[in-house]
Amino acid sequence: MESLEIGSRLDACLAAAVAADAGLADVAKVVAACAAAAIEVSTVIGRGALAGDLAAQGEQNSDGDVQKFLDVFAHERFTEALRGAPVAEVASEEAEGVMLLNAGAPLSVAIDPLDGSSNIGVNMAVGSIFGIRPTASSPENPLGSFTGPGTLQLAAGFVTYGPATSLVLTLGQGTQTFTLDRAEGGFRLTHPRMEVVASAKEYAINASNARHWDPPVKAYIEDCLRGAEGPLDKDFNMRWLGSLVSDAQRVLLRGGVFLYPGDGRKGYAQGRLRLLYEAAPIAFLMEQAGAGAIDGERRILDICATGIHERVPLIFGSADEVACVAKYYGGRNPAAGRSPLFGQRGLMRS
Ligand SMILES: O=P(O)(O)OC[C@H]1O[C@](O)(COP(=O)(O)O)[C@@H](O)[C@@H]1O
Ligand SMILES: [Mg+2]
Ligand SMILES: [Mg+2]
Repeated sequence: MESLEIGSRLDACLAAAVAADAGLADVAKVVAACAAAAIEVSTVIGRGALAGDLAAQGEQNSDGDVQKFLDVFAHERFTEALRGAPVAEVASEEAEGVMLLNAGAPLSVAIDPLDGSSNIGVNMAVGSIFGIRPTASSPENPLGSFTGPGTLQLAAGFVTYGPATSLVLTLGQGTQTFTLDRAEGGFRLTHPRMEVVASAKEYAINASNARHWDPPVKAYIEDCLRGAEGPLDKDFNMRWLGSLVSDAQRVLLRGGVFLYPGDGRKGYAQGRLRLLYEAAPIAFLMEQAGAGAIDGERRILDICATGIHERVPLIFGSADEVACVAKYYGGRNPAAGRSPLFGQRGLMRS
């Protein structure tokens, strides 16, 4: 796909990928189904309040979050589109158990149909995330399609419904971005080869949880806040959009690091983000763009889920910045040897 011209239609790009590797034929159909569902969701989001109360509250989902109208609408559009593709099973944030679609189909999909739910109804960016895996369940192992490591993913993508609607995609050969041409109702290639800069000066974290963070995260953010006067030797900017896909989109385009660590709040020992349909697809896209994704100590793509809604601490972004955070987790941070500064009572230190 990297060799395709900017402006090429998504279907032409998928056809070219299949021509180069016939093994991608089913994957391409699933990506096309996700793209079709995303266009339907984008149309509704684009109408805003004219489409009704998109934030209207309904039932609780598997994670205890109250579902909003748009969460349910997106879940229905995506699962309906996937029913028409070679998909056997779907693990969705908005369904308690694995959904069985087409028995015997070769592929299975983990989806977060609507990411960034707190942004619904306030005209801010939200998204959808998907990871495509080979079907591997059996009567003895009913979750088998989803319990392998993220390295088994054949493709992954996320859609951002922002000022523009874009689809960031990997089929395992680099990361590309397509932008929705609203006039013709289809995606076109706009970024054939995403490359995340190795080093940057921007971090994203929900700082309202600072008092609950573990020592490595406290130490890292404290050193970011010290800026050029601290051990990291540079001034940082901070951004937090409340929507993983939007933060990921920014990191892909201009670098930086995103952190949703585990913390001391009840139920947050593994953070907030889900391994199968948030962390693993984002990690695949990041790695394919030269960036990194870890849980602090382990590469996200090596982690196996034991349940479909399992959470995982997630740190991703520019390779050097992720490596730097890993040093804090390993006790090898730049300040560790400089006890007078590191030992000071700091902004984040109690
Ligand atoms: O409200 P918090 O704790 O800052 O969490 C924000 C994070 O939660 C999420 O909204 C979780 O995703 P969902 O909206 O799909 O549940 C992420 O998009 C975002 O990064
Ligand atoms: Mg989400
Ligand atoms: Mg969601």
